[in-house]
Amino acid sequence: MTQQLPPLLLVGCGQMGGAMFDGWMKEGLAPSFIIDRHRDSVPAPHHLVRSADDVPDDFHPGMIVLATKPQKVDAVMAAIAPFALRAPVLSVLAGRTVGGLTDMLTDHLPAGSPMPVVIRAMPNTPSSIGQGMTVCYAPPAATQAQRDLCTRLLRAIGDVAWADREDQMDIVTAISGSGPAYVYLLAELMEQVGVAEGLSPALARQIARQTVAGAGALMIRSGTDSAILRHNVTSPGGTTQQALEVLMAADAWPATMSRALRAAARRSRELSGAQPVA
Ligand SMILES: NC(=O)c1ccc[n+]([C@@H]2O[C@H](COP(=O)([O-])OP(=O)(O)OC[C@H]3O[C@@H](n4cnc5c(N)ncnc54)[C@H](O)[C@@H]3O)[C@@H](O)[C@H]2O)c1
Ligand code: PRO
Repeated sequence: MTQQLPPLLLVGCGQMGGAMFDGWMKEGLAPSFIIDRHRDSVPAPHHLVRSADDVPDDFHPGMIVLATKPQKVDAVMAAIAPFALRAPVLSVLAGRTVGGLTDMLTDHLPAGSPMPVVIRAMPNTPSSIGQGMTVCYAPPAATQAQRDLCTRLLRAIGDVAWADREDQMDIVTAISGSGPAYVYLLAELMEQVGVAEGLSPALARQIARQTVAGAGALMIRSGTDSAILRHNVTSPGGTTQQALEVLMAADAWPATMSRALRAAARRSRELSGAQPVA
């Protein structure tokens, strides 16, 4: 394994932290500390600990990656605050703002300490196979070198883009952070209809999954606009047109997708902590 990526302090190694960790391990991550309360093990040369108190004082991560639930973040801030004076914090938490997270860290640092640097990223789970999409936002306090390090780390597990403004992270979360779930739902629903219409579960599963995967791969490999790819499938007067007339009715997918994405973005704003969260 070539160690191309700097050591990380990864706080929270569940669905998203674990997906990123899997992707980074495949790309040669330097020995890192993973803090997680529920995970059983991590492969060598990485170290699993239960709390930041178990991380050796002389460990100098290149980056602290924060991947606990937004509602649970308070519990880890005190313990990771000292490390935040050694390395920037890359938060993948939905909603939680740079300002809010910086204030939480600062509350646990001695008066007069330098201001910790927090950068936000919204990744998605295909990161585990190097096919992720991550959008980042850095405040003006972040240096170019810190931004470049984020780009390097995240490019190792997929595509990376930067948002100009922090408030854009809410709709980004709705589209690319949550987006894989919508695509999987599409596959689930196609599979269910196939079974309801008489296909065996195995055949319905095979055709739904490969159709979603193949359509996505063609979109990326061809670089063709999605609308043109859709037109290429749609014979005038044919079967696709019949389905699209149902799906594209103003009160069907256009309205539903708009409502769904706005609901997700609204929840992202709520999770900032500015308003009560469930
Ligand atoms: N799941 C996704 O697709 C996705 C995508 C983008 C961003 N996110 C963000 O990633 C974060 C994690 O989401 P998830 O889906 O991976 O949740 P998860 O519950 O699967 O993972 C959270 C992990 O944090 C660990 N944890 C909880 N409290 C801890 C503590 N005090 N110290 C150490 N570890 C602790 C848990 O054991 C768990 O493994 C969230 O903030 C979410 O908004 C998730
Ligand atoms: N998963 C997280 C959530 O559902 C954030 C984006 C994807 O809140």
